[in-house]
Amino acid sequence: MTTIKSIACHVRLRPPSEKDGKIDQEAIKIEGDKISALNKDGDKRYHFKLDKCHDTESSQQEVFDCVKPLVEQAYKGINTTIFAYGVTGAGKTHTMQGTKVEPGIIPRTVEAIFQQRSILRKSTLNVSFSYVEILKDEVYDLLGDRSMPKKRDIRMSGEGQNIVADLVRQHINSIDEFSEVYDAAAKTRKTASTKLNSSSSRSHAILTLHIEIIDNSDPMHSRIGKICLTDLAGSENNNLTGNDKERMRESSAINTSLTTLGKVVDALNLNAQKGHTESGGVFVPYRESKLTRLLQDALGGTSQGLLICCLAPGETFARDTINTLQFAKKSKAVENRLTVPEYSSRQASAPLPRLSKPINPDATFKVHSEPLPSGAIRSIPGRMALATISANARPIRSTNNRMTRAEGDKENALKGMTDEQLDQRIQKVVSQQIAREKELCQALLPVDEQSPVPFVLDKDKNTDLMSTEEKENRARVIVSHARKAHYAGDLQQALSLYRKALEYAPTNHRLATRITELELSLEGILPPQRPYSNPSIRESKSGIKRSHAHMGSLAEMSYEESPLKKEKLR
Ligand SMILES: Nc1ncnc2c1ncn2[C@@H]1O[C@H](COP(=O)(O)OP(=O)(O)OP(=O)(O)O)[C@@H](O)[C@H]1O
Repeated sequence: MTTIKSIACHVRLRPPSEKDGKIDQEAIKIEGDKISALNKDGDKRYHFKLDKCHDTESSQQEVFDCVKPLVEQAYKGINTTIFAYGVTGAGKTHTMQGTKVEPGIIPRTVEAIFQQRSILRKSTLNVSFSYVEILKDEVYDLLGDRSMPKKRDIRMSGEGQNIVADLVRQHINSIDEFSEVYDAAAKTRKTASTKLNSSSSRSHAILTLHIEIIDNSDPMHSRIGKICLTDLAGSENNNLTGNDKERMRESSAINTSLTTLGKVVDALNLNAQKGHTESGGVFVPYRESKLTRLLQDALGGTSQGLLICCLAPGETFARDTINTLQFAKKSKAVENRLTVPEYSSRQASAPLPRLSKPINPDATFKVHSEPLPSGAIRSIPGRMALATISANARPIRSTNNRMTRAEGDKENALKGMTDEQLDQRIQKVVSQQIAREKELCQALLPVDEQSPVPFVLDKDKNTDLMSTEEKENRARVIVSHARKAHYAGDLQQALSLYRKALEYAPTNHRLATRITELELSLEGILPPQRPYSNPSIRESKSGIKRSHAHMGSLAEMSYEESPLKKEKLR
């Protein structure tokens, strides 16, 4: 079942502090779910209506009470993403993480899950979590090595979700177990002092709670609910913070990712206004930053989203307050398609690792990197047992993303191949797919091979109903037409076809780069881009000529450096 639901937007105004500049008690007014703010000059008032407005008196418990109903959707298998947004020092970390005395949304959510677990009769909850930070557009695993967090890649899962690869996931059995791991991991978040905030967190932090809900009447069936709790880094003005070069580099990365977040919300808004679905409307630039890739499900995806906008009072932040509220207003119009998954069969798998002994807070985290025998969970004496989803370790897969025995055999067979054998194998598979797609195409699309741009976009095609293979084939066909248009000099047509192809192959980095290059060409920023070579003849890495390019090759997008990259390397 699918329900359309807008992102919920809450706002929280923190109490004044001495860094806030002149305080005008009338500058920000809250009445019920309405909030208004005066501009810096005090001559214009902006009005907003949101889902919930918390004033300076609001307690952590009151804020959580408004969040709790959304969190509870996870027990039904509905994914929830809560993200705190606002200028640096506005109270995001206080709201999400809080302190020991005043715990925030994260510890309260975990506590609520364990309370719920203790009263459940019809189902059983297994709880685990992962924790990452995005620093200068790189993703780091906060549950990995504490002194040197591991950089991780983002990949597309079998269900078309952006996921962080090889991520450590920790099983927890109580709020105390959670606190031990979380407190230590939170310390690894890179923090730096600025004039504005002496403990300013300079990275986005995303904590994901995974809840497996097992039906007690049928323990072989379960569903997975995810709660993604995000503490965004604050945007900041370098004139105010007096940053050094490194700080400015961090600020620039933070501001860029937040700008992309704004662009994504703008594009989704535009599509919603025009009644377009994502595939038929304007291009949504999720891929421009790691942050928006990881938040994609909450922004126009299948997760329910809650944005908590944090505001700081005082003249210093007057402009930021209005900008933050504008962001809340436009985010509120973004619609997500929530899906309630069915119970699906559970894999009889080994349990996720548990904490073996109380953690020594000064000890560094250790991650299993050696191969683990199937089902074995090792613990390191005096430390925690952790698991990684890596090529070596036993993979932890969701019930919907399990590796079958046949897939496992296939993966093992591929591991033993040389590069040349792999290349031949890929060619064979690609040729087979192309042949199948060609047949499909001839049946569905009357393609005139002589015409440079004969392709007609089939707007009604629902990608949700297509298999990964079908999507790849479809993307390949569209790329072939895009290349023809490109070669013929019709950049606008080529761009729209490349964009169309990207909808079917959203992880193809080269394709995304090509789109950006073409966009920049059309804006006159880059010189006109040519396709990499004549689309009728392609040469592989191993020197084998391929003549299938008339059908387009997605693989080609990863074989050659783009002109933009070559330009940069020069
Ligand atoms: N609602 C609140 N009540 C009391 N104190 C608060 C509140 N919100 C924030 N503070 C205090 O304000 C200061 C800044 O808050 P916090 O660190 O949460 O800001 P932030 O938005 O996370 O900043 P950054 O983007 O730099 O991480 C902290 O000292 C925090 O304890």
